[in-house]
Amino acid sequence: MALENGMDERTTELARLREIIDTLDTKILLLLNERFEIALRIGRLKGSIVDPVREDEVLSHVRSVSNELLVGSKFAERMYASVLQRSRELQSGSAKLIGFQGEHGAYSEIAALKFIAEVLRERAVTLPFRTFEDIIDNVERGLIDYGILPVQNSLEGPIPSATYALLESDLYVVCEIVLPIRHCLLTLPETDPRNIRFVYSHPQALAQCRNFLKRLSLESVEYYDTAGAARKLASERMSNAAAIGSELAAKIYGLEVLKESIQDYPHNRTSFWILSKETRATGSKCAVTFLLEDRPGALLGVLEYFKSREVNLTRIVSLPSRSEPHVYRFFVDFETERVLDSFDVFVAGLKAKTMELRMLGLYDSLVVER
Ligand SMILES: O=C(O)C(=O)C[C@]1(C(=O)O)C=C[C@@H](O)C=C1
Repeated sequence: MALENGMDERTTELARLREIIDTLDTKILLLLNERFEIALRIGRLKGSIVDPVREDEVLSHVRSVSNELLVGSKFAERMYASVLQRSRELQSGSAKLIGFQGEHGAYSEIAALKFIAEVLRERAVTLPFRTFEDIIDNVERGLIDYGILPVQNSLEGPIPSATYALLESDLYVVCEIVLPIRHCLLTLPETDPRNIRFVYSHPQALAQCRNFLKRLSLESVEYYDTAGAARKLASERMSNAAAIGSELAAKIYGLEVLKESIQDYPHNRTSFWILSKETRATGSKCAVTFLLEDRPGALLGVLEYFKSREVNLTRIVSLPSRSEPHVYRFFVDFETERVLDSFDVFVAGLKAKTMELRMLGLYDSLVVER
């Protein structure tokens, strides 16, 4: 009996330690991934790829920080020789780089992956950035090829910070991705659902699942990012908590999807814009922005102009101009089908009815079903 108990204890301990190893391997690979992302960005900054002097520095650094008793300097050097080789391979490849805001597993990244698979159809890598402005700055400087920004959510409306960031840039909209937002309740694989008390996520995701959380008496904890909440849950092994995030975040951080599609409104969609330095010559939709004179009927005149040419508006949003008080800037998206043959004439006519008209871009829209 005592022997059997001893075996049980050993088996339990073995399983526990192996679980820790799995978690550590996930962390190591995520960190390696991050290192390769930085190497890709460095690749765009410098001319020739191989830098033997820097490689010597890297190798001597890893030798000096490796614990001689465990990792050992020889092992560290061998391992990093492979890492450097992979860095060089990636840098000399021709993959396009697409910046998104947030952490891996963010809905923006899912939209970017749809763009790659269904529109771009070539090798491309998604890179995380902290802010919309960082993305725009990197596209403008040619350090990445595209950026993706959320512009509108079907439940919450326009996302002004992204719109202003685009307005202050020299970039163009080249594609729209409309993505269904399916929030999932994510937990550690070992979590007993009965022990969950707290749910971490971005305030907007928590708000979109309010009724679900209330029904189960779960306490919301706000976090800056949905994917970041998933990563926190995984790295801190929080067994009394869950996160709201995407299925992709579950896959990346080794979490389990306890329940899918937990948002209160099933038709939650976000539209994302893909931005580029190059404008497209054609597209089924067009985005423009303009100011209007402060007089009665100014907006009506513009709407009548669209109506008279049977041009369908797909979005009209007004936001404070920011440069002057009480002045509003309009953001209008329209279908180009009716005016494609005389597009420049149509835009010139619109320009005459507005002030400071700016073309934000011609684009096609990809509506993702699942
Ligand atoms: O630091 C650089 O210049 C890089 O390109 C990065 C890196 C690396 O992965 O550390 C990759 C290839 C170079 O030969 C040297 C270093």
